[in-house]
Amino acid sequence: MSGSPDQAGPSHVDANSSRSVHFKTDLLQILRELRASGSRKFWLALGFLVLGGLTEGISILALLPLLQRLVQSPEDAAEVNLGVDVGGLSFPDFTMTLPGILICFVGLVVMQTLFNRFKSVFLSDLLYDFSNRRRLSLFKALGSTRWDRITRMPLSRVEHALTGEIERISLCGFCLLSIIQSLVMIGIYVGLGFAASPQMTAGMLLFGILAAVFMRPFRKRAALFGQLLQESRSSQFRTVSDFVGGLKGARATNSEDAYYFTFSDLLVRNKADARTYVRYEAMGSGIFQLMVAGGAAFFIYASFIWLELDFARVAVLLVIGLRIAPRFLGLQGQVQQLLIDLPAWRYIYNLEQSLTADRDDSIRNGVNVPPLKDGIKLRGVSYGYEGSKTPALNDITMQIRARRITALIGPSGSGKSTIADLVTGLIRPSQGDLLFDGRKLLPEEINGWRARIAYVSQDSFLTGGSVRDNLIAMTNFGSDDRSLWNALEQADAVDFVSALPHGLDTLIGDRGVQLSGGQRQRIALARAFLRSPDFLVLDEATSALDWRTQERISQTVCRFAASGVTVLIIAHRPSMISFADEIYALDHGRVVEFGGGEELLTRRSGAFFDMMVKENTTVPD
Ligand SMILES: Nc1ncnc2c1ncn2[C@@H]1O[C@H](COP(=O)(O)OP(=O)(O)OP(=O)(O)O)[C@@H](O)[C@H]1O
Repeated sequence: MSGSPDQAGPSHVDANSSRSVHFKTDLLQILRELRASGSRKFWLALGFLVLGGLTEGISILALLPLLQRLVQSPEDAAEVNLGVDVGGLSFPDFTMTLPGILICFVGLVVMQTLFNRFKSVFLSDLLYDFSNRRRLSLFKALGSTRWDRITRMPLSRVEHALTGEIERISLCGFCLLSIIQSLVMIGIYVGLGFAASPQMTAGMLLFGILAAVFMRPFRKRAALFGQLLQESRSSQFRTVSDFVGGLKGARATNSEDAYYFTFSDLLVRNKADARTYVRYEAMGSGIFQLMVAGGAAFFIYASFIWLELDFARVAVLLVIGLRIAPRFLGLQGQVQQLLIDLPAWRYIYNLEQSLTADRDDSIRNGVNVPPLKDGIKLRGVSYGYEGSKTPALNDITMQIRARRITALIGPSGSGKSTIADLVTGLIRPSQGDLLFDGRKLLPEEINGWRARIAYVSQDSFLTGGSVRDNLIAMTNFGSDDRSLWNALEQADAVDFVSALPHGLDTLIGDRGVQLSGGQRQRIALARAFLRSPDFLVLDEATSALDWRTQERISQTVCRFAASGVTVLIIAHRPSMISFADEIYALDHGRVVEFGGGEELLTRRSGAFFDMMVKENTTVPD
């Protein structure tokens, strides 16, 4: 593992050596990733960029010999010999008419425009492929990371990486390609310059290198700004996501201002950082331009006075110099921009690495698992969450019999959901055995086992979109209306869905915000029923329902069990589970009581009876 995403924080900004190592590794990784679309595409993109640079203003250059001739002898304008010899660079003898030259000029402009269009589309494709590949592999990494790892990480970080920082990755790729283009262009111009005057060109090159060294503090500043920018964007995203996620609570408690102040404070700091950087950067560009102007004056003086070069040679050197100088300036800008965006690359790369390092191997190579025959057994199972002092489950022995209803009850934090996570294969026991039909599942079977499960949690997660979209998400069914209505019927949701303005096709807002809590739960239940599971897990899935609706759901659950489905119900309320075949009462991660509903109610000193009384449920005399 190459480190956590947190390692990209400002505390590391001063670590020069590690930064330069990171810098090189990052560049190599970006290059490798750019080439992942195919080496041919990569080299073509570079070729197009260099060609684009070389042909910049080529149409104007085509007119130069013509203008030179016109100035020297205007009467020869009807037919012009394009052969020239300027400062050591010669064009061969070639005669053309004036209209011919002008048509060529327009033709060149057309070709250049077409080429630029093609080049832009090609580059855009390459860069999209580049950033999309990272986006998809991060997405995939999240989907295949071990569940216990996911529960420990702030998911807003992944969301931010996938939706915000990823855009900066594209910029990293583009900057790196542009840097290579600038270096190649500088190389070409230096080569041409050597043909005109080796001493002067060597001098220019030396001057460029000195200027690059001089600009080092400005590049360091860019790297620092990049880190600050990344931190600030991440904090902004977290604040917005907290605010949006808890908007109702914030509005109801009048605490929008607290979010507003935090957010505006972040924006002010962000602006201050940007302003400091822009000032510094503008000063750097100014100094660089002054250096170029001073250097040009010095070169002209040295060419004429010390080296006594003729005017034509000096003119060529000047033209070359004037093309190299902006390249140097551009190079400096590109490197700075790359340094600003590089933290985004490192952030995403580290995040993906750390997710991949905790990959749940069972997610790959899914092997089909037969339906349960006997059931699931937990034998002396303990489970401790990482970092927790006390285990969530302590030496649990219990059985979930096939085609029966098993219920877990107990106070909050007693370990009920942890058992559900174990039997659905999301986590593995720290100690003890978890046996499916008498044997442990092989890692590659867990995926196949999950395909047989329908799980409704207390959060009843819905997506945006319509009722139909939510029902068919996570099922292998098409949009066969009859099965959808049938599932809704089983979840006692027909009445309210029929009353929605567009029935099944009514949009229910982000995460079903336009429905009541109980309606959301019923859609989630219908979605689970639609899956035709072999193993149905309801974890507080009816907590928001009134007793009458709950009773109808209980009847559905009993019908499911009668038709061969194994059911695990988790509830706080004893009334929701009294119909279960077996009930396990948990407390502090241990089974404190076990038996059938009727049987437990007769134990007047038992935990289950105690819970029923506290819930004010009518108990038999
Ligand atoms: N991701 C986690 N990281 C650390 N500890 C956890 C995590 N999830 C649960 N726990 C702890 O494990 C214990 C059992 O939690 P669990 O969610 O299984 O209880 P529960 O009986 O389902 O509670 P509730 O009825 O409130 O949902 C609790 O003490 C809880 O704090």
